[in-house]
Amino acid sequence: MADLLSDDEIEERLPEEWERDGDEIVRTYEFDAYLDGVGFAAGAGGVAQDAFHHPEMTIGWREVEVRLTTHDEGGITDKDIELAERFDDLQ
Ligand SMILES: C[C@H](O)[C@H](O)[C@H]1CNC2=NC(N)=NC(=O)C2=N1
Repeated sequence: MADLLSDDEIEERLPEEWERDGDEIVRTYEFDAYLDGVGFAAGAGGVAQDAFHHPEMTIGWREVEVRLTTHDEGGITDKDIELAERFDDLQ
C-alpha cells in the first residue's frame, strides 16, 4: 500500500529529467539507435516486473517515452518515484 504524494512531495522527489503530467510522471529517454531503445525498454520491463509496478512505454525512433502512475491509488506514489530512479540507473 503506497500513499499518494502531495504536490510538494512530488516536486521535491521528482528525479532530474522527469516531469509531472497530471497524475503521471514522464521521461523520454533518447538513444543513438532504434534497437538501443528497444533494449532499454526490455530492461525496464524486467525491472518493472521485479517491482511489480508497471509503466506505460512508447518506443519511437531513437527514443522511449516512459510514463508512471500508481493505478491502484489513482495518482503518484513512492512506487513511481522509486521505479523512475531504477530506470535511470539502467542508462
Ligand atoms: C493488482 C494490481 O494491479 C497490481 O498490484 C499492480 C500491477 N502493476 C501496477 N502498475 C502500476 N503502474 N500501478 C499499479 O497500481 C499496479 N498494480
